[in-house]
Amino acid sequence: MSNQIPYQQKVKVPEPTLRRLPWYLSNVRLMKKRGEQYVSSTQLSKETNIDSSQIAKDLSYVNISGKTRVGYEVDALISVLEDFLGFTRMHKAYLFGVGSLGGALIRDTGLTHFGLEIVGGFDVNPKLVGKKINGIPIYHTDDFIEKMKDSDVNIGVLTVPIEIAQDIADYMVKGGVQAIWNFTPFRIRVPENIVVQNTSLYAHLAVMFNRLNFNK
Ligand SMILES: NC(=O)c1ccc[n+]([C@@H]2O[C@H](COP(=O)([O-])OP(=O)(O)OC[C@H]3O[C@@H](n4cnc5c(N)ncnc54)[C@H](O)[C@@H]3O)[C@@H](O)[C@H]2O)c1
Repeated sequence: MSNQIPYQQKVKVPEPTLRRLPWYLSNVRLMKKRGEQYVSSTQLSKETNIDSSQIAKDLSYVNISGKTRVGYEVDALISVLEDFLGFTRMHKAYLFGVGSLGGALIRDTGLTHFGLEIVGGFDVNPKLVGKKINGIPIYHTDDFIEKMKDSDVNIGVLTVPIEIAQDIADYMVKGGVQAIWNFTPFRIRVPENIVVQNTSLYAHLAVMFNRLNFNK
């Protein structure tokens, strides 16, 4: 039933729930590895340290029902979560800025387990252009618009120096990307219909340092 509207598009799921669901998925996958067949929200609560009523509420957005006492069937929960989160459909992306961070993201095979496949990188460094990293080709930035014409890529990953973040974001949009995963600290401005996800490892680091000092 390929023309059916995915469940997640019918209900606007709160962002915190969307951030917790992949976490549940990783833990349920771990339980499967341990050979468990059923998982309850109480068990998941122990693994994730999230309140079991919160877990039950989060899972109520997902089209699955648990059995009294035993909980959710592990295999079913994994496949429903993967499907709901869009991890079963591979989303293709181009990455701009194959430097220290961009290169690491291109090398990260784990992204495909979460539905993201980086199919090409763009850079201006002659030492990189024309090379491949883990089989993924690196093109010159100037070739992007042409490459977009015969591709099914709709996501751009932004790992360029902060000074050119906005220019490259504009360029990605011009080429036709519909979503930008922005790792630069620059708050890029895009047209309303473009999805932007800002991600910073350092923001989490600041929280850790602050809590560390607090515990002293
Ligand atoms: N969100 C995070 O947690 C996080 C972590 C590390 C870095 N960053 C950010 O990511 C960005 C990259 O950081 P880095 O340490 O990898 O820097 P880097 O200097 O190692 O890499 C930047 C790359 O961009 C390339 N580049 C320059 N102009 C370009 C263009 N016009 N088109 C395409 N590529 C171009 C460079 O050649 C280089 O390969 C910075 O904005 C940095 O602040 C964010």
